[in-house]
Amino acid sequence: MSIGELAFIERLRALATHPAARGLDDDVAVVGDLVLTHDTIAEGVHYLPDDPPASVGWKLVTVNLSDLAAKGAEPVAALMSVTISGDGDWEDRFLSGVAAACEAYSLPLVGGDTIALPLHAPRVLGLTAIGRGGAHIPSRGGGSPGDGLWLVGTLGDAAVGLAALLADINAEGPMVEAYRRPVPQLAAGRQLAVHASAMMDVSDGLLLDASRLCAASHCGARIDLDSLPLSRGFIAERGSDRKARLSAATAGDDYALLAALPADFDPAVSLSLPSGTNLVRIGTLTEGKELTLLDAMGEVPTPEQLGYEHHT
Ligand SMILES: Nc1ncnc2c1ncn2[C@@H]1O[C@H](COP(=O)(O)OP(=O)(O)O)[C@@H](O)[C@H]1O
Ligand SMILES: Cc1ncc(C[n+]2csc(CCOP(=O)(O)OP(=O)(O)O)c2C)c(N)n1
Ligand SMILES: [Mg+2]
Repeated sequence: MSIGELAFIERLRALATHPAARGLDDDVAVVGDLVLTHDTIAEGVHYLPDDPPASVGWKLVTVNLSDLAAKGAEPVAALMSVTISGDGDWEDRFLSGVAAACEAYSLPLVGGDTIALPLHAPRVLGLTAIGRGGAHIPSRGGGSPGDGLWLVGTLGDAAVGLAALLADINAEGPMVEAYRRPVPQLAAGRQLAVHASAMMDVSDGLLLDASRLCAASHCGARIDLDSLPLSRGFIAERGSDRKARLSAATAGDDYALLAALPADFDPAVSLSLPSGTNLVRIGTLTEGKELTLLDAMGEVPTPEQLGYEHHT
């Protein structure tokens, strides 16, 4: 988030005083048992103009489903907002990606809005995802010192994929797929939400998002860099030394889940997550408000930039 965005959201807080808004401190709004979220993606900002249009449609749906996953909510319905700027073939292929993601995650598209922009204007695409929460819809703010910090997914893959595409527009492979086609962790989120004292998705970079969970929970955290889940593809590209781990921890576009769980609860033992789910403990919530990083060599200076920041 940029300074401008932060200042604007500060002003919005004066408007969004209804309890459903959760103080604008959460990933979602909660109206009764309905969980509501809206995220926008823009050409050149969240995806590349040359990305396959179907992958842009997939990304629009799944970045929003990732917010539902972080609250343990079941997808119920979606409303979509689309700008069209004179390329019907692009739009057809975009819609096929939207349809594929809606089908994959049982999210019926039930409405939205379309506006025409001048020819070739950069597209801005929005989606409201509505979900149904379970008995406990975790916020970012319920964590306490001693809770274990757990992560579902891997870190840094999408950033490696984006870097590959910026170097070579024809790059392909699993890292490029991670950038273009995020996978929302809905099944893991549903199971973790029952037990989580706090949960959120990691879209801006682990350290930045963890610092938000900590601030909302009035805690600090200790994170063990050596425990961070790195994929084989990430390690092949960047290695797994301290520098590589710090880059994975601050990259963004991961759409992983970050959960605070009671100290004595081990989800790897107590839950039956879908096979292939990558779940690891990465640290602990602490008293105070410091974010402390460690690895086998000792304490690691916290980087100045904790995650992805927009520049306006
Ligand atoms: N234009 C807006 N109108 C109302 N609420 C907004 C608007 N933009 C952002 N928010 C709210 O501000 C908070 C922070 O938004 P954002 O930075 O986009 O968070 P996230 O990373 O969860 O998408 C969220 O609660 C979001 O719902
Ligand atoms: C072309 C391109 N450049 C840079 C990025 C990296 N990036 C853009 S936005 C973002 C973070 C998430 O976006 P934001 O608008 O902050 O979403 P929100 O926090 O509202 O979910 C990241 C890592 C990207 N995905 N694509
Ligand atoms: Mg947002």
